[in-house]
Amino acid sequence: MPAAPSSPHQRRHLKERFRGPVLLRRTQLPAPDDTTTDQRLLESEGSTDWLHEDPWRVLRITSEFVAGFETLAEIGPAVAVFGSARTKPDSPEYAVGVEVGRLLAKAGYAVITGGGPGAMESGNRGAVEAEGVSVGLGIELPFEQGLNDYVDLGLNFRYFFVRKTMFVKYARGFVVLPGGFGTLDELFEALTLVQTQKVTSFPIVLVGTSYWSGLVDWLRDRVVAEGKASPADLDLLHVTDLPEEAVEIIRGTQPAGRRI
Ligand SMILES: C/C(=C\CNc1ncnc2c1ncn2[C@@H]1O[C@H](COP(=O)(O)O)[C@@H](O)[C@H]1O)CO
Repeated sequence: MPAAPSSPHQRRHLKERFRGPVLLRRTQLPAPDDTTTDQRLLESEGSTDWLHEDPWRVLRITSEFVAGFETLAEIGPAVAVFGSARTKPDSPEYAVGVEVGRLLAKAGYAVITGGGPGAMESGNRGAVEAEGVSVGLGIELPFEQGLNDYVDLGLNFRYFFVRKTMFVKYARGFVVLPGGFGTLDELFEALTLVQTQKVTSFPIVLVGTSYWSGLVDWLRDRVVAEGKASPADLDLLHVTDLPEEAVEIIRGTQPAGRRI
């Protein structure tokens, strides 16, 4: 191992190189034929492997955050509506979603959904029918879906976690319609953020008592009963069948709702 220089004079003659802000000496020095950062930037040919490497991904992730913050910063008070991508447009659940979107828009909330089909579409449709702000935050999936026709302000994300940040940052409450894994993921993300005090007041309304009651009973009778969560953790979770009640709870005009 080369000895460390002992005097300022010796140090002046130490071979060194800067790569951007990074100082390189001794074993870290690049090979003599190494190119500079500028040379590499201006090089039009060569390997494109960098496109698939983590540093480049970080830039993509950053650009998604920037696009999300820029697009959503001025949408005003908003509520996220989650629910199954598979809800059929001719189903009663879809009709409830339309009503939820409509009432939220009439109450002055922008409606933010995942921008996809089914329950997401129903929320957007209600917002459009009430001439409100209808936002869709889509996600790139292996099977291309595109944003539903009722999204008036849409963004398509590559990364689920960036998209989730947008829901949490711009929505002041969640309405959760019947759904599957994606919906459950979004519901439990919201619950965890409340439980760990990462977000403050954040009403979560489950719409569809018969659909949600099994989960709710299990949370209360098993999870809380066995001390895996505290009763207070469930206080922000409300269950109703009525779109009007869901919106009232979000507005805070019906603070108790029907808590579990
Ligand atoms: C599976 C199908 C379409 C998928 N398209 C989606 N587009 C946008 N957002 C989606 C999609 N699928 C899931 N999500 C997100 O998860 C929630 C719904 O998931 P679930 O498993 O259907 O409950 C939803 O809130 C979205 O944010 C076509 O069948």
